[in-house]
This record gives sequence, structure tokens and C-alpha cells, in this order.
Amino acid sequence: MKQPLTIAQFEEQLRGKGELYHIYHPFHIAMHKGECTREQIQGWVANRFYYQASIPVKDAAILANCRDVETRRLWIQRIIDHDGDAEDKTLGGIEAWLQLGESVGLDRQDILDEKFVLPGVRFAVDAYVNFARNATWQEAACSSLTEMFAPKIHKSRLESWPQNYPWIEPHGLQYFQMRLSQARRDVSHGLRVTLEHFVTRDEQDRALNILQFKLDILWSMLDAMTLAYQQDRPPYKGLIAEPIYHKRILK
Ligand SMILES: O=C(O)c1cc(C(=O)O)c2c(n1)C(=O)C(=O)c1cc(C(=O)O)[nH]c1-2
Repeated sequence: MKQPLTIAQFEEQLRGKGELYHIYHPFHIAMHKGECTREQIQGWVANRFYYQASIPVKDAAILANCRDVETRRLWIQRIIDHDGDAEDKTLGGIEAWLQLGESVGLDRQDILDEKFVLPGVRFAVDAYVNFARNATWQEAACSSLTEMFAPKIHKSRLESWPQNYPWIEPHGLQYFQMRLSQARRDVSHGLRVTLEHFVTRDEQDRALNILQFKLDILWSMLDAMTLAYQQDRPPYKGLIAEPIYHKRILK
């Protein structure tokens, strides 16, 4: 039987997975360098909305699978972060993302209708939600750990977009600002759960595989966008006025 990794080694291997984060995807690199057209940015924002809108559904699935009160008390904050709080009028991530959409010139209703969500993006995001529905809450918590690498990507957009895309209204970038502290808080909890729960070497390997699954989801989303918006590959090329691909058929 293989020896378990020490906690420090296990954490190092989880963090090492950052080498495969979508920050290194060619679409994302082009976006960072200012090489994207207006339509490519719009395509990315419209498609990523499906991820944003699915995150609280995913987190609700985790809550539904969790019998630990302490965990639920912490985890519920993730839903509030995205949905906002009607009482104290806190801006939620979904609304902030819609404002980002408007600042890049998209129509709010088109975003809400998921009009431009490509099939490949939908399949990838749905795989994440379905995983959270079927896995244990600790495994689902582990799958959220790509957030370890997210503050860097949000920061890179805050730093580079105003210069590279001066046509985007700066107000729209507040989503990225909000996520900096929220992601760090999520990670400290998700990482604690993962390090404590996956103890044997087989379990640790499973956690690393789960994290790879999540990295693959983020990467596959950008692959789908590359085909449609960078390579203009039919039949899904560009932001089609009347998209031919299927609309949402699942709840
Ligand atoms: O913009 C990004 O590149 C990015 C990546 C990720 C991620 O790594 O999963 C998240 C987010 N953003 C994000 O904004 C967010 O709220 C979020 C929640 C989660 C999750 O798995 O629960 N990931 C991410």
C-alpha cells in the first residue's frame, strides 16, 4: 500500500494543479494580452454567465447532501455571494456579472435567456452541477478548489482590461474585485475540508483527480469558445443572431 502524503505534500500537490488552470488556455492568454475582438469578449462574458448562474445551484446541491450543521452554516454564504441579499441590498455575483455583460455591450435579456451559451459550455458546466449532486459534499467541496487559482486570474483582468479594452465601462469590472476576497475565504474552508477528509493515499489521489476533473471543465469551456469565436468554425461560429443550437432542456 502506498504511504499517504503528509498534509503539506498533499496541499503542495493540490496547488501544483494550478499549472493546468484555464489562465494558461490560449483563449484566456489572448484575452489577457488585449488580442480579443469585441465579439470574442462578448462571447466569453455571455457563455461564462452560464457558469456564474450555475454556481449557486451547485452549492445548493452540496448543502442538500450535507448533514453537518457547521459546514452548512459556512457553505450557505457562497449562495448569498452569488444571489445577493435582498434585505441589506448586497450586490450578488450574478447581478454583477449581468452588469459586466451590459458594459461589454450585451443585452441583459439575451444573457438571462442564455441565448449565446454554446453546447460545449453547457455540457461542461452541467457536468459540474451533476457532479455536485451525486458526489459526497466533501468531494464536491474539493472540486471547488480551482478557486485557489482564481484570485490571480481576477487580478490579471482588473490590471489589464482597462488598458487593453478601454471601450468596456470600468463599472462592469466590479465582479472581479468582489471575488478577490470571496474566493480566498471559500478556499480556506474548502482546503481545510479536503485536507482533513482525504487521508489515505488512495483518497488523496482521488481528491487530485477530482480537482483535475474541475480543471478540465474550465478548460473545455474555453475550447468550445475557441472553436466558435476564434476559429469561426461552423455551425456555431460567432454570436449568431438566431442561434441554431439547443436551448436549456434541463431544470
Ligand atoms: O473567472 C474565473 O476564472 C473563475 C474561476 C472559478 C474557478 O476556478 O472555478 C470561479 C470563478 N471565476 C468565480 O467567479 C466563482 O464565483 C467561482 C465559484 C467556484 C466554485 O467552484 O464554487 N469557482 C469559481
